[in-house]
Amino acid sequence: MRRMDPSAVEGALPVCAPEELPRVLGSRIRRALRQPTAEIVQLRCPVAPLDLLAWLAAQPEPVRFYWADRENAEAVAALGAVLLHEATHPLTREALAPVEDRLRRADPGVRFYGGGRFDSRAPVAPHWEPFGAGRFWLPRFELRREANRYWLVCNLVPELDRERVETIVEALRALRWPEMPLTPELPLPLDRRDTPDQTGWMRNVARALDAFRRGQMEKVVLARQVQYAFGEALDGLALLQRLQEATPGCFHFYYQPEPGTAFLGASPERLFRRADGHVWSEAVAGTRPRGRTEADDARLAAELLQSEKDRREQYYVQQSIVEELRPLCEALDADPQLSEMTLARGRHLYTGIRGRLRPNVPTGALLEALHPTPAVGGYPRAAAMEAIRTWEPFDRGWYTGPIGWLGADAAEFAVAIRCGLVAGRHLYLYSGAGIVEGSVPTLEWDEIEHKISDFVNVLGLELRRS
Ligand SMILES: C=C(O[C@@H]1C=C(C(=O)O)C=C[C@H]1O)C(=O)O
Ligand SMILES: [Mg+2]
Repeated sequence: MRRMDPSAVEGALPVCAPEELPRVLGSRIRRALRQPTAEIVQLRCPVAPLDLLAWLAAQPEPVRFYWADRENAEAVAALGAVLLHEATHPLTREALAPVEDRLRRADPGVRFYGGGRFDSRAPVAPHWEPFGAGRFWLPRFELRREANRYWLVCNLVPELDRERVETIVEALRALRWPEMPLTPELPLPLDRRDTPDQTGWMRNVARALDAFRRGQMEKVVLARQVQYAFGEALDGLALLQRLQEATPGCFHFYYQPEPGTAFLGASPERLFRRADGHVWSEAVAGTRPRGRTEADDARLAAELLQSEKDRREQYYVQQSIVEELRPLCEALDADPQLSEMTLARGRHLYTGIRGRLRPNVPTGALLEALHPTPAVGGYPRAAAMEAIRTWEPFDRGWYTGPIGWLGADAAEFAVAIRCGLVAGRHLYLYSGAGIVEGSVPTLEWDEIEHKISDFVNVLGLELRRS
């Protein structure tokens, strides 16, 4: 049993035991729906600490979402979708306006979770169909960890839920409260397929270098898909659990729109966070591995910080974020010095950017301005998008899209990189590399190989590679 002692939690709240929840929360649900006070009502009940992923895995509900922020200060496991907002061009101010209108009239603390495709104009591969172009939804139940406190959250939409009170209480009764964390066993893959293969990759990088010479573009992020086939269905939550243990300091996310299909990842990169009238973003680009020894690690850090080619990759990102945010901010500044972001197995160049937002800037406007940054698209944006659409021989789906949540006056989105799509017996891994003048095709191939290596390691895949 790995339940923590609730009394160890600072300022311990009286928690509600699982068997008490249907009665305690059930009567609050009935009362709230008799006299709705907001367009979306949120009820919360403190519960004893437990493992969020194990909780999510134990539920009968097939629509599942998980999010843990980079500091691991808060995490949420969410079930179902009471409201679902789907958009064909999901990442604009207009597309998100209906969601933001509802949030303004909702109880404080209400969040919509969601994300979208990298490119809503690109053709959709069958394995990405269950995800849609972009969607934001209000879950029925959420298990939230905030600091060291755990809450069961129930969201109600009185206009819809008044007619189905007993169904909601029944769903509450059906929640399971596992006492053990997950102990994942992952199968080994039988087969690996690369799209593009090495020849196709060399051709794409050569095309990019040629476009730079012709002055059509300055940076493009080209990606690859690595598809693994297994002898049995892969358990996405088990995979995420292992990945999360191996990748501290990352955003962890999981979205399962239907049984057997899940998009998950461990991204180091924040698209933006907003809170208290401010916005925080960052330029992350340029890559080296961590060293095996301290001296080796210091050498790689210095090499990255001094690399003109990697600095160029990163500079486009920084410039473009500053340019895009400026009209939305009263004050804006970027770190004066380039620094590095160190991860368990890799490192990137990093510049923090923060601004004080003008009044009434909606979160949709921030998404529209920032996505896609040249960390995943390129510079100039339109030319890079066109190149990616034409040259990449696979569908990126939600890879390199934004993923996260928004509330009435706060939001956080990660850039969905270092991620994979589980579809039955298949796992599709995605990763890309910023191509600029000076890029060497084989080194960029290797850089992507390194970026997928967290997945490769947790799956023990390298044992089977031919
Ligand atoms: C595009 C990805 O990562 C981006 C590309 C990087 C690079 O080329 O050096 C580094 C970090 C990210 O900005 C990815 O991981 O798929
Ligand atoms: Mg790079």
